[in-house]
Amino acid sequence: MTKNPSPHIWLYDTTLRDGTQREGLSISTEDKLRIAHRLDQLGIPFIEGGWPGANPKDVQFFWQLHEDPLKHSQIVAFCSTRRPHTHAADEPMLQDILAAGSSWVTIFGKSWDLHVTTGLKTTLEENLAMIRDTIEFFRSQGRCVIYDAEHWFDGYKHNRDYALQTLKAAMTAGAEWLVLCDTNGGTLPHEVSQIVQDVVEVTREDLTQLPIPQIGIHTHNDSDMAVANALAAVMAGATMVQGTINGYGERCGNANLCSLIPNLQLKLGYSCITEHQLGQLAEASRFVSEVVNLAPDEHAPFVGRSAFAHKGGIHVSAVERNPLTYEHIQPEQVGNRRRIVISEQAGISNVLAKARTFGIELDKQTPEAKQILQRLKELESEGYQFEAAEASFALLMYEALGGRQQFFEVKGFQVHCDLVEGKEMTNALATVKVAVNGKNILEAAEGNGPVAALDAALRKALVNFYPQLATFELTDYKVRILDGHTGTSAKTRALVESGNGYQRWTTVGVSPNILAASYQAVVEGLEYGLLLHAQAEAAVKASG
Ligand SMILES: CC(=O)SCCNC(=O)CCNC(=O)[C@H](O)C(C)(C)COP(=O)(O)OP(=O)(O)OC[C@H]1O[C@@H](n2cnc3c(N)ncnc32)[C@H](O)[C@@H]1OP(=O)(O)O
Ligand SMILES: CC(=O)C(=O)O
Repeated sequence: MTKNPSPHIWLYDTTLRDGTQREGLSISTEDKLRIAHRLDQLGIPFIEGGWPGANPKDVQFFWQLHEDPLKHSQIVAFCSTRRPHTHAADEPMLQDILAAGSSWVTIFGKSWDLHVTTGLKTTLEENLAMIRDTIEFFRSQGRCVIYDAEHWFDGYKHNRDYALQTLKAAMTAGAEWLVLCDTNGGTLPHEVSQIVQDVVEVTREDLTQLPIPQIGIHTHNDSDMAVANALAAVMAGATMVQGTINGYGERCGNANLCSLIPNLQLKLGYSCITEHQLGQLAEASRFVSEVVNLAPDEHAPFVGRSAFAHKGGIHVSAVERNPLTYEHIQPEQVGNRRRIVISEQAGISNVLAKARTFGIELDKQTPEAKQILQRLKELESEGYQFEAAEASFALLMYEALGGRQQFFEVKGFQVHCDLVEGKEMTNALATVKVAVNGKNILEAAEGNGPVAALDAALRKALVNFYPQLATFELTDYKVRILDGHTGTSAKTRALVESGNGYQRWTTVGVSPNILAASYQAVVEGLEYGLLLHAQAEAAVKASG
């Protein structure tokens, strides 16, 4: 027996238009092109590229896309209806859209009588004519039209009859899609369900219109309902969803496609993109956040780094037996991965699972495993945090197992800072004393701050013994004051990220003295880097 194909939902991405209406987000034409091509690979059928004519970048974007066209997606130009009491054919704004050369255009028009009389300052009749003329104009120029009914839900609630007349105007003028917009984001899912059902019925009743336009949904997140509202609309009969990658958009954002797509596909059984493309979703989300230069939301459902991170000991113990116990889908389905977090909330299962990621097979019953868990909890209660400092946790494990290699011994350090009046920079001079193979070394180095000077002095002292240190770098440094109410006697936690050009690792130090905390983290950072190098050399030797 053949299986019925899943009903299809058309995805429409507006990251490059509504997404760029987010405060703090601005991208170059080149970046818009990079995102468009990434969305094309992801299998999004409609990509709204911007409003050609509204700004030079959007004009350029459409032109450059002719040179480097998308492989599968339709690029869509966005624009409003003509202005009141003008002719569509004479409107320079609409000519700019034609000049952009896309086969598809999205026209937004007013559904809410309040906007017609207050925003446009025109009559209800003239607004209907604006919708009709604009769409007919684009249809006469051979373009396919998506009609975005702005403020649809508010308009419907205030004056259903007039709102339906605006849709009818778009429909008779030849729009292929009628997209119902919750522009102010204030509608709740039960209202969306009822209203979309009504629209679906009304549009199907009008049999003079062949083919009947399909219904789409465009939601904003002002009530934190954008995704739920889009799903409610689909379940009520909408067949297109508009949204943005990572939910970027005006005010609180748009429906987040990174949540919508997996919900539609994995939970509701609709087809949107291929399984392979769905498996690239997390990467696409990170790519877009990288390009728009906004930190990725680590806790974003489905695609965030923490979406499948397990911290509580009870959770990890169960997930290790069967991931279904604490995961709603398999992380790989959306290109994410499971992570086990190590902290004071851990149980022995977290320790065993984390040890395995470092290639260490621990037995739950051994005193060493219990000792590692106990030490972890003691140190976390003193202010250490190993969640983000897994290299320090690895060193703690090697120590408990008696296998922590001592590359060097720290004997002490001194730091001298000069604050030159009138100059912003502080010069720092650090002196360190270390011993390698029983030999004491005293070295000094300067830096533009005490931590940089300490790091430089340590490497200088050690590089003759370990030339690989020349490739190490300190890539990030963060300080947090713990129990701040105790003022200058508060404890400090320092996190240091180090790298060797192809790997990065993070270490932690805690002390009432900020320099001692930083020094501890820097020393462990160098030690862990040396350990990685030694392990890599041993692996090469072992492979012959
Ligand atoms: C719901 C949405 O997100 S719609 C998209 C919103 N996006 C943007 O606004 C970003 C791009 N916008 C722009 O670059 C500019 O606002 C432009 C180029 C479109 C217009 O700029 P200006 O001519 O300087 O006008 P301004 O921005 O002050 O006002 C908007 C005008 O559009 C009119 N307008 C608003 N909606 C519509 C519509 N659906 N149909 C026709 N005209 C409309 C307003 O009445 C107003 O005209 P008026 O000043 O003659 O009364
Ligand atoms: C068209 C659009 O972006 C809105 O109504 O929100």
